[in-house]
Amino acid sequence: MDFQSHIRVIPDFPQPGVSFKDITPLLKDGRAYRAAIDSLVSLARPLAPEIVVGPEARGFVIGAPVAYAMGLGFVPVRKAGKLPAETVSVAYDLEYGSDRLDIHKDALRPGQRVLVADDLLATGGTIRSTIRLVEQLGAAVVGCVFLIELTELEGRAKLAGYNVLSLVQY
Ligand SMILES: O=P(O)(O)OC[C@H]1O[C@H](OP(=O)(O)OP(=O)(O)O)[C@H](O)[C@@H]1O
Ligand SMILES: Nc1ncnc2[nH]cnc12
Repeated sequence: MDFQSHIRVIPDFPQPGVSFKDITPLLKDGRAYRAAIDSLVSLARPLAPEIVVGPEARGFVIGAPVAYAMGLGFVPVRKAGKLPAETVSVAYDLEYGSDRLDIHKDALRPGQRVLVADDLLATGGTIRSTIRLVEQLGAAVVGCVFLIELTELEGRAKLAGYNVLSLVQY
């Protein structure tokens, strides 16, 4: 499957200089969406994860179906103030902007094998912060899977020491 042909590139969105990779054409195509999830599951299976963690919002669209397909649970990492129970938090930077991410304190068990999933790796700020949250709870990140990796932004360097797997590279 040629996933790149289902990804729309929008220059200067949401701000000048950013080349936005829009996955909505892939998501609305049932065959392409299923093939992408199946491919990510194939990448993730050898890592033997016990649970999947994904950051809001596009991480849900990728992480939840990966978890479902593997028969695993899914844990949301959410933007500031959205989770109702007790949380731990971390501040983070983005290719555009910055914010705070939260996870429920009881979301993961110490030592639990966690797969982190998101649509796109850019600077790596979001996933570095997601990993911090997972590790604050004592769980272990066995790998990170992405539909898209923007290699020029060197997010992979920020994730040195972790298994980083992506389907499409720009
Ligand atoms: O590697 P980074 O530089 O951190 O960038 C990648 C993150 O940016 C996007 O999310 P965004 O924060 O735009 O939120 P959204 O999923 O709610 O659109 C994308 O879905 C990744 O999570
Ligand atoms: N260039 C980009 N395209 C889509 N989502 C992004 N998130 C961060 N950078 C992005």
